[in-house]
Amino acid sequence: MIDGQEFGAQDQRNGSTFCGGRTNVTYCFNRGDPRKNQHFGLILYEETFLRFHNLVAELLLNENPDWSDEILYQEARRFIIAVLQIIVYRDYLPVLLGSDYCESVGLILTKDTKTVYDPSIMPQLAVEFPGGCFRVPHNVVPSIYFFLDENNEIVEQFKLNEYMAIPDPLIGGSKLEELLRGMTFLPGRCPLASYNLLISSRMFHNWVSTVADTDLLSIDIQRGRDIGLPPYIRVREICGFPNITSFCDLANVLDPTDILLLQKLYDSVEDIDLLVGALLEPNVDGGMVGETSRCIIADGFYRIRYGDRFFCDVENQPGSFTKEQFDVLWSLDLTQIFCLTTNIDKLPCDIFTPNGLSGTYSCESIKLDLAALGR
Ligand code: HEM
Repeated sequence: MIDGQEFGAQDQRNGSTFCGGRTNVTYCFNRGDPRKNQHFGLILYEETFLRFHNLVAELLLNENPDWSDEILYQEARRFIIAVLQIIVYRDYLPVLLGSDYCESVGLILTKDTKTVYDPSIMPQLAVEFPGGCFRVPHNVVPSIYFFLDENNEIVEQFKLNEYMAIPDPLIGGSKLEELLRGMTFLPGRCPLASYNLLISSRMFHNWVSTVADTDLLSIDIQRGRDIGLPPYIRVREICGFPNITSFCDLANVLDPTDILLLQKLYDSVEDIDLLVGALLEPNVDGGMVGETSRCIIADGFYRIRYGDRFFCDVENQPGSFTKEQFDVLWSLDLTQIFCLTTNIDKLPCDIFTPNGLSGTYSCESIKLDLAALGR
């Protein structure tokens, strides 16, 4: 607890990977992932889901007083994973990839059509997913975090790059709630071919005195080379798009000005980095990425759904949820989870269209009932 509010475990100041190099930081969280303190958005999610886990564990214990700590932990974990899967497949992927497309490739998650486990599918990601195409959403990361009060007036703002690995401004008072309002009521950055200037040229500003500011776009392009990703035109081919053998062939795919620029920068069309080509593609209808990214991202999410016999709505497997239990999972969304874990009073109904157009959800009446999860 910090200031009467629930936060996760903190790290030893001098032993942590991410805040340890700083001298001007009071708080530094300890999590299972080294990126734990990287930026405000990540910390908000970590704290929210940590609180949600504890809330679910407490409610499950009420329903199942005989459960051991181990069972309680595993059951709460299973519940949280299932809710996360529902949020990602039902609410996020249609916004990222386009609803119609998700439907056409079997990615849409509906309550009544159950996922059928296919043991022949490897639940693994192609390297083009983390090493290339799922980095494309770095282009929607905004440069400023706005903090809003109850009237949605801006009370503070922080440049993302100056507060990387500095959780301090999120601790105490209603800071988490203020950040949450800023991240949900204000529009995000439009998906463009570029990243915002602060992470593409001054990331981790003043982090460690011996390290200069870094450039996420260059790192992402270089990472693709480090791990030997196939070039952009080869990945398009793998996705089933027509072969490209010259810069002229790109005319049906990219903007002519960009093709000219690519021609100046790359000796051969075969050299174009996956991320560069993927970022330059126009966004697909109803989605936020181009067609090559959509193909690779869909492949990854398809595999980890249909190749997983424990996916949230798969039936007739050990541990499958009953209909009543699944109804509880389905009734939850990210808005409600934020309501349950913070002191926020209202949020956009659809948190993945962060522009207030989806209407406002009042957190007042929200209550989590896990009676169906009793044994
Ligand atoms: C403030 C927001 C964000 C910041 C500052 C950020 C920063 C970073 C950094 C520094 C890396 C490591 C790069 C490397 O060394 O290779 C990374 C990796 C990555 N990021 Fe982000 N990121 C943000 C948001 C996002 C979002 C919204 C997505 C996708 C929806 C995303 C997807 C990825 C992926 C897929 C990787 C590679 C992970 C891996 O290979 O293990 N990031 N990000």
